Amino acid sequence: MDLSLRHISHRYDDVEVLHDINLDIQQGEIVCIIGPSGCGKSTLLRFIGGLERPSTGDVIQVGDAPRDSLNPLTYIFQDFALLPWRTVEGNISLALEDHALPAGEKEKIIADVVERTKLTEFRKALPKQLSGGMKQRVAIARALSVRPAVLLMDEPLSALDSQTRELLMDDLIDLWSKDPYTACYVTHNLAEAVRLGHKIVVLSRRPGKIREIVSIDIPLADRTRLSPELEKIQRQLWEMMREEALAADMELVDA
Ligand SMILES: Nc1ncnc2c1ncn2[C@@H]1O[C@H](COP(=O)(O)OP(=O)(O)OP(=O)(O)O)[C@@H](O)[C@H]1O
Repeated sequence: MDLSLRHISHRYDDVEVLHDINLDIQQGEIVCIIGPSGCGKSTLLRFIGGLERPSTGDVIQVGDAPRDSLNPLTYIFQDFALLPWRTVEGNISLALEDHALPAGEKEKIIADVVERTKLTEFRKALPKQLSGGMKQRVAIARALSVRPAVLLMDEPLSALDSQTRELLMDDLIDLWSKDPYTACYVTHNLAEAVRLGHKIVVLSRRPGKIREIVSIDIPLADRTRLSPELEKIQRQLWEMMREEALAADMELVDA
């Protein structure tokens, strides 16, 4: 299933937040959305996930979600959103409880996703026993368990320290390499965008408009942290955003 965003504009009262966003998200690609604070990245993601509707424009689903998808549009948030009294497998099973699954299917799905996210040994652990990185792995496993057509990730790594972020990026790349998923990934972090994005959508400051879409055709598995090519793209992105990021920062200070 692809997604097609057509002429999305939005106002909150008299403030125009997004202006005429047109974007295609194709099956199997990771699309990163970057832009200065307050430019409407999370708002756009909420429209894509159907949590809110834009003032004008549409998010069109092109083609069908996979037949076995239990939740075609699935979020992963920055704060992990785990229930503290449930174990790792209990948190994952939460996403499956509203679905009538054949006998044994839930167990099979959980075994598969904990294995893919390297959590097999931690199935019985409680969130308080886990590091931030492990908690986010649980959130990723939970999201994968419903076999989403598109993963919607809102700053999924920004609560983590830089080393853990690197490890989780490796995991996201590894998961994609084994079974390519489709994702829309909102981030402030340009290094994450160039490591993970097949396409990077640069939004301008309020109202958020698409300033540029940068495609990177280096295979994800070949993108190393210190690659000069990625560093160059990252610098170009920063040049594009620098003044607007500064202006957004000043606006927050003045508020
Ligand atoms: N429910 C709402 N009601 C009114 N204004 C809102 C609402 N949600 C967001 N906004 C405003 O819309 C603008 C865009 O917000 P949004 O959170 O989408 O931006 P963002 O680019 O994700 O920001 P950040 O990078 O700081 O997370 C901001 O000015 C915000 O204050």
